[in-house]
Amino acid sequence: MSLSTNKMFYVSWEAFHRATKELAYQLLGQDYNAIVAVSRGGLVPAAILARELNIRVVDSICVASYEHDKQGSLSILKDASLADSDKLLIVDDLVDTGETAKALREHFPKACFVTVYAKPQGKPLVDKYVTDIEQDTWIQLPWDMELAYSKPLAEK
Ligand SMILES: O=P(O)(O)OC[C@H]1O[C@H](OP(=O)(O)OP(=O)(O)O)[C@H](O)[C@@H]1O
Ligand SMILES: Nc1nc2[nH]cnc2c(=O)[nH]1
Ligand SMILES: [Mg+2]
Repeated sequence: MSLSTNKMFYVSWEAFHRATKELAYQLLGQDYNAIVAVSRGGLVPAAILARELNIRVVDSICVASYEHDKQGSLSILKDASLADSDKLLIVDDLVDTGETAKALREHFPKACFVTVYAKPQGKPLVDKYVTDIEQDTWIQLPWDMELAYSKPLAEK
């Protein structure tokens, strides 16, 4: 999905925090002891999950995707130092086409892969997520937005 769509789903900081806490509730009591955040989008939910689940070992994997490549290839710029394990949570903000999730699942086959938002194409690749978003909708995340003046309806 590219930003060329005009269907938008705007997410405030509060809404993102609330949805990520809902994800934490779903994971509570499941004995995960470490988190790998998928940078950059996964860094914010990873911090919230680490706090809520009292997980103190937090690592990152830094990736970049190349959209001009029709295979949707993913390059690992920096790997995590934590080994794959069934007690490891891999955290990203969202899954869209599923290309990022597919590559990460191959990289961490035993770990649990979670996101806050999921679109239909990527959904089968995620172990847990909170909110369904339509495939043709662009999710505008709070760190990509700023407050702005809005004209009164009568003046529009
Ligand atoms: O399911 P996919 O189609 O692979 O898309 C999902 C990925 O896209 C976004 O990251 P992006 O590559 O935009 O980079 P960023 O996290 O550094 O902002 C998002 O954070 C996911 O990691
Ligand atoms: N912010 C944002 N990044 C994405 N990367 C892939 N899909 C999306 C999306 O819907 N929103
Ligand atoms: Mg990302």
